[in-house]
Formats: sequence, structure tokens, C-alpha cells
Amino acid sequence: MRISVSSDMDEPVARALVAKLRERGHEVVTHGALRPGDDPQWAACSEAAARDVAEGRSDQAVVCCWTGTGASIAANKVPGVRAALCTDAYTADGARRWNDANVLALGLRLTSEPLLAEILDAWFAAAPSEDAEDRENVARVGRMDSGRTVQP
Ligand SMILES: O=C(CO)[C@H](O)[C@H](O)COP(=O)(O)O
Repeated sequence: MRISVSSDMDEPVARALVAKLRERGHEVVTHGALRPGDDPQWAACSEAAARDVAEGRSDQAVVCCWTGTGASIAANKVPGVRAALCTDAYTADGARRWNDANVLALGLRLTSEPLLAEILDAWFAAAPSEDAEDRENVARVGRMDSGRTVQP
């Protein structure tokens, strides 16, 4: 897959993220502090990575900031993006399985390299669930994307 990665900080774990994605065979597009001369501000680089997904230039994105919160909020402002801030493998699995998340948000502060590996394993192993009991989750995602989460 082609994956956009943004980070507002040039931290070792952000570099490890890019390396791990390449090891998995993905093509990586960098934004923010990971790309010399780019705007490293978290809202700007997260939005740029999210727009890559929304506008079809990338299949998925991983957006990072110190807490992960700003990056996830900025990415979720882009229509068509479902960004999930994941702190562990279970959450990453659920984000793909039940939310059809297309952007993974990570906090640089708490994501160690071993935890990063677990999160990526879970994220890429999972797919949106097609189980009958999960169909309502798929419907919820569709309603969110069309702006009609609350039914009249
Ligand atoms: O976690 C973050 C936003 O959610 C940022 O990484 C943190 O606020 C630092 O940003 P800056 O150095 O621009 O103040």
C-alpha cells in the first residue's frame, strides 16, 4: 500500500515507524518534520497526510504528534477520513474491524518501538468486519460518512 506518514517531531519512534512500514513493503510518503523543508506544525502536517487519503493519493495514513490527540483531531476534520488514536494493539484491531478506520493516529510520547510493532501488526492484520453481528457497525460508519449519524 501507499501510506502517508506525518509527524510534528523528528523523534526516533517516528523514524522507526517509517522504517517498519517500508520493511513491510509499503511505499511511504512523509509530511511534517519527517520531510525536510515541510511545515512541521501538527495540524498542518496531519491534515496533509489525511488529505492524501481522502483525495486518493494514499491508501492509508499514520499521523503522529506528541500526544496523538491533535494529530487525530486534525485528520478527522478531513471529510472521508476516519482517524483512530490507538494506544495498543487491541484498539488498533478494533479501529480497523469496527470503525473501518483509514488513518492511524499515534502519540509519540507513549508509543515505544515494541508497542509500535504490536500496533502495526494488529492494524494491518485486521479488516472491516463482515460478520453478521457486526453489520450494524458498517452501517454506522456509512451514516457517519454521510453526516447522518443521528437518525431522525
Ligand atoms: O501533542 C501535540 C499536539 O496534540 C504536539 O506534539 C505538542 O503540543 C507539541 O507541539 P508544539 O511543539 O508545536 O507546541
